[in-house]
Amino acid sequence: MTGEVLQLRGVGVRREGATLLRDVTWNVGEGERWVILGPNGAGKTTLLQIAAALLHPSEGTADVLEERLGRTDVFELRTRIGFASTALAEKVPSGETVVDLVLTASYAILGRWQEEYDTTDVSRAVALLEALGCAGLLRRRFDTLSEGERKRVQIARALMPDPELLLLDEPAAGLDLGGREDLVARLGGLADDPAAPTMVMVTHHLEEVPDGFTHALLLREGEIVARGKVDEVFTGEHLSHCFGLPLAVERRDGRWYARAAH
Ligand SMILES: Nc1ncnc2c1ncn2[C@@H]1O[C@H](COP(=O)(O)OP(=O)(O)OP(=O)(O)O)[C@@H](O)[C@H]1O
Repeated sequence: MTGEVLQLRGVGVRREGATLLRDVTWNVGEGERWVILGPNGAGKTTLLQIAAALLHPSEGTADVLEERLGRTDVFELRTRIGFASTALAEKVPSGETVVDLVLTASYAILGRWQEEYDTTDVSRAVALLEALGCAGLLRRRFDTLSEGERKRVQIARALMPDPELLLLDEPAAGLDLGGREDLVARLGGLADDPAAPTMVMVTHHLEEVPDGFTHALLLREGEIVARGKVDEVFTGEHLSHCFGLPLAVERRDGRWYARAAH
């Protein structure tokens, strides 16, 4: 690879007369850890769907893992991408166990049927679940887990096929404070691991950005407000523009905080 995991040029997305994204030009290099931040309806999930090869741009070009969307077999491409999102979690068949949910990711399917898994796959699934603090949940049914447990299992599933790109759509949404802090710390650990894939995470909250994330892209009404290294992007000026209110921004012990400025 040339080092570009994502290369978007003038990307626009239109749906039923509405402009969801406009003129998005964005590069993600190998090993970078990006956060996409913006208010409700800014286009964050739409942008992540392009990165996941689930959506084609209406305008411009998008190269994902050096494959041009529209000219490549997206089914093949998707096997190289790990994607954790609530939308996917809602499709898990009832009764599916945690370990099966992670194992089936090797085949990019949901719901165990008659696949034969070798012991290497089983060991990998167990190791990923252990690394995410889910060792005690292997035999539990996914639909009986708490929201925090579900989020961690989804990340283990997304990592199972050893993806080159890991996409996380609002991984901390719906978690209580303890659950959020636990997840943010684990994502920080993943960000620090040189063997971990290139990562892109979507969030509304600056407080959810783990230490170790290197780059950020701010979206507002489908357009980029700022993009680049976190220190340059997470300023009061950029975030105030992005969220449409005066904000003061602070960094403490590697974490970021925003509050209304008076
Ligand atoms: N099929 C569609 N037709 C028209 N508008 C759409 C369609 N799908 C999404 N939108 C609109 O596009 C905008 C961007 O949606 P998107 O889900 O990407 O935003 P988001 O930043 O992820 O929002 P949130 O933070 O609320 O999840 C929203 O205003 C949404 O209502």
